[in-house]
Amino acid sequence: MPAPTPVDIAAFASTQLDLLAAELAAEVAETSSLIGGHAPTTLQRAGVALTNLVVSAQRTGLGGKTVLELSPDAATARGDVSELPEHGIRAGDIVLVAEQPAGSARKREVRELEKKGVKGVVTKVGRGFVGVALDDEEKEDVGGVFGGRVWIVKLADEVTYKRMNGIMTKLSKMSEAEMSVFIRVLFGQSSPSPIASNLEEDLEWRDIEWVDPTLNESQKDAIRFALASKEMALIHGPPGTGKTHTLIELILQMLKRNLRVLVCGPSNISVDNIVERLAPHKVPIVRLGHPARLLPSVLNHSLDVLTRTSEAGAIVKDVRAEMDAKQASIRKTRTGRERKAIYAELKELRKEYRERERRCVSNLVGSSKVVLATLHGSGGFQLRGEEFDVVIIDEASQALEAQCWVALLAAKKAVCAGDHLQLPPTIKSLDSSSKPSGDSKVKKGGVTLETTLFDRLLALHGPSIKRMLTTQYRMHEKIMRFPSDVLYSSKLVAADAVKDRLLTGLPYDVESTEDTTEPLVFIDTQGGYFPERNEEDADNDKDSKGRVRRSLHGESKSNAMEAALVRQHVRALVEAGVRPDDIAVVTPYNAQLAILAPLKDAFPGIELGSVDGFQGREKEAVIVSLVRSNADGEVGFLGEKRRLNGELHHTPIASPDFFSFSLLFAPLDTVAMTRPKRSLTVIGDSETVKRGSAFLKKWMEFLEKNADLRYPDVSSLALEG
Ligand SMILES: Nc1ncnc2c1ncn2[C@@H]1O[C@H](COP(=O)(O)OP(=O)(O)OP(=O)(O)O)[C@@H](O)[C@H]1O
Repeated sequence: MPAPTPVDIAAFASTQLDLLAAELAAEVAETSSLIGGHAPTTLQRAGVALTNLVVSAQRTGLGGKTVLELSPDAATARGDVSELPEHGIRAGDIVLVAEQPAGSARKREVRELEKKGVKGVVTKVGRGFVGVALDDEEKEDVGGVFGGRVWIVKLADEVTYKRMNGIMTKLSKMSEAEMSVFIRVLFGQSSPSPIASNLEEDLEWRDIEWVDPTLNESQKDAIRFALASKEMALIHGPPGTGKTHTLIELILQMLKRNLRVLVCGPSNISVDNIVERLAPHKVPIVRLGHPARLLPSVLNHSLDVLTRTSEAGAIVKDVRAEMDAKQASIRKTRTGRERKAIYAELKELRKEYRERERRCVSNLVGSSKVVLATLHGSGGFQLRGEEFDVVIIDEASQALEAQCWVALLAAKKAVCAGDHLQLPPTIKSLDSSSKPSGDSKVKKGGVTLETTLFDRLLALHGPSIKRMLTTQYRMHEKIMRFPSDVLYSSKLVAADAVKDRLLTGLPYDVESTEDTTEPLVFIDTQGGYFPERNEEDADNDKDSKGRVRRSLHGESKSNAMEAALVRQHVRALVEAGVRPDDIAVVTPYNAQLAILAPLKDAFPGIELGSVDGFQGREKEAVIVSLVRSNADGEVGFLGEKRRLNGELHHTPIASPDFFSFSLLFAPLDTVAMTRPKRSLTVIGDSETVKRGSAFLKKWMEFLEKNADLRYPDVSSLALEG
């Protein structure tokens, strides 16, 4: 392997700083234009706000924070008072809680709104309430917030950027002496230290005592490689190949070797997934992070909870009790003055609480061999000064590189696991220099924020720094074939246990029908009977003067006939006995999702989603509605990429070797294609979709040849309404 071309670290960091600034600006601008330009009710419909709420409870949350519980205001609620309307606010979102503006006050500056409200993190979302942990204690007693009607609206998350900026600045100023071999290797200034080429025959690595001896060869190989590598190792885990399974064994093996490990991922869910699977092994672990954002099953390992329940935590307890009593007494106050006095006392108590908590935290963290946190969280005060032998980054291909560095600087070696052919991180900043097409990402010296650490290291050092997991334990062989051939050089092998399992093999009664005994179905709607519809006309939001605003759905497309086909197919599956919660319907268009929404009432438990694959990773049966169909063969996929970038949760893959990926369907393909276990049904117009890209053409041709090909009976759809 030739020596890598060294990267100038200061230049790298400065490029990252520029790119991050552009990205933050784009995010703030997007949020501002959304909030400033639309009425609260429109924002609610778009899923980014909740209106007409009142504070139904207030208490001290973990970390000493004030948590408000917000519920629908009975005075204004239509229908069921106890339930919130459909919304897209999720635990972990940064929101503003503020007095609800009058209906007529439409044009608002976000900064102005922020002054009037309080920022917080959504802690919990129930059917009838949303919990928000307030960030800014100084402003707790904002006029109106506690008494009157409030609304919440999602904001840009600036905190994450600040931390990445801090780390990049630190990197840019690093002196030669401060740079470890590890850092040099990551920038190609040194080559990775050589290791034996045949580890399975090498004395040191041959006879590893596996905690799970059923690991397959590619998994064992990856673990040996990650253990033996001195500075870094990449583990490429395509969907369902047991990437997490492998990481768990790797962590346990590292513990056996007495190494101190920091385990990180870009999202809380990625980290919790590991905590949940590590916990049964009874190793002492600590999970950092806002308890509000952690899975309930993980809370026992959460630093905040340990701080309360461990012996060391006893010193924190009494202050907390006192704070709780004070919080409770706020509701009974009559005057603003009384309230103010209580807030002043609370502030003092909180200070005390934090101080004690800090002491306790450093004891707990300092004595832990395995610490888990999000990449962002690993930069928190709790880990200041802590050093680790290894940092393991899961889902590294979904993280911004700057974010990875938050964790990397705490370690001497890195193991990154991910799948660079899956969804890349979300990027919003567009390059203004490329206008009018304006659709390329902000780029500096050939780098965009989409270039992940995983990509960069592969390009820098070549495939010898990577091991790939090749046996997949999820998909029927027929469902796996296309993604394996086009994405993974045909290297995937379906495990015996899954390669021919069908819906009829589910652990409950499913009747044998043509739908339940066929893993891959393509319902081809070609012929022009199922035209798409442009939603812009249907979903315009008019301002007070009747001028048309930009629709929140953009120019989203829908296809009512296709939706009827989806319904028909779901019905057929459910009638055969498949449970709705084993079925997911996926489509790239929000407008199509809106049309499909009634399926939730008809088949409670069914999952409807855009291509954001995070709701649930795998499903027994997945139905994909491709929507696009027009008589004149107008495709416009490529022309739409900007709009779609806004509409989709994830931007397309830009990996250079990925020539054939359609910009529209990259996320849809990789997520939708690899989620189903026993049944994948694709519904679309092959004629139209084929014109989208070489990749889509290949996919359509594959389906025509290999799937159970069906042409819909138009007359039967009348019944579906
Ligand atoms: N060696 C193995 N033998 C049997 N089953 C395995 C093996 N490795 C993994 N599995 C199973 O495969 C499934 C997928 O594993 P895991 O969740 O670790 O995969 P993953 O690649 O992390 O998944 P994802 O695609 O969601 O990232 C699990 O049900 C796991 O139990």
